Amino acid sequence: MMRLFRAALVQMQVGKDRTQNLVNAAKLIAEAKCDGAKLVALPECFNSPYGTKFFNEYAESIPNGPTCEMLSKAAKENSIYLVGGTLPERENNKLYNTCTVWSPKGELLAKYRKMHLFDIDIPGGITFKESDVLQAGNELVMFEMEGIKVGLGICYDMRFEELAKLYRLQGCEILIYPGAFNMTTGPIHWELLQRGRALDNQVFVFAISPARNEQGYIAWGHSQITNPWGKVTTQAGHSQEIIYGDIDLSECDKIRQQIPIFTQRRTDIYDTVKNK
Ligand SMILES: O=C(O)CCC(=O)C(=O)O
Repeated sequence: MMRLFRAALVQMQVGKDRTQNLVNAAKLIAEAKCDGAKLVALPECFNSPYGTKFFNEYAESIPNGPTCEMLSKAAKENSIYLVGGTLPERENNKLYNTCTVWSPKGELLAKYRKMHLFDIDIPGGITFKESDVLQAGNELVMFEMEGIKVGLGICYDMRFEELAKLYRLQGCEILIYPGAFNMTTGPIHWELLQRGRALDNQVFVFAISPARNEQGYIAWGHSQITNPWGKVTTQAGHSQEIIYGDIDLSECDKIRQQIPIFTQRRTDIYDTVKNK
């Protein structure tokens, strides 16, 4: 069972030209592989600008569109596990914000649809309503990478501790959230939420943002790797860059043994349960 590996989070610049986005992603994935990454992860909406007015235009079916073709090929050519950020997905005339995961052979390993849609209203800050155009997913999705269980969430999902806890209860050691926070909530919540999810669940948390752009939805950036102690071990700035983490899963074993909160939970009094 693999316990040590290098992860790469690709904080890429995303623009309006889909082909250019795919070319840029493929180039950065190959660079991450050259630098020794075994797992490479892309940001939320890496093939299209982020915004409700763009989802319909950029939506593709999975796994048959150009974005999935690029992802499958890149995973195979580089022989890596590839968390393909998210793309707007169309199925039966419905749209979803969906994360795909690809094996080193280029096979689709997992597909997760954002479960908590980003509907918030902060006067003078940010108003966003994904539910105007998107449907929510209804399923937790994990994948296995050579014996390591990884749970998937997307951006706003990281605000929901229950989702993270259910993944931990199912044996996950890593949670991955492609995400694109903004200039209002990013500075105050992005790092803290990930540290919270990591420490509460004694897991690694990887969160991958697009690089900051000049117009439209301005992404916060600051892609981040947090260890099971809640420590931020690597954080990006806001421009295009790849950040790397040499992940040692014995950190999960250590904290789980030394601070055994999961055997100390008062499940006679409370619990987090999956209803469906
Ligand atoms: O929760 C937030 O503040 C930002 C969430 C977000 O940008 C998203 O879900 O795409």
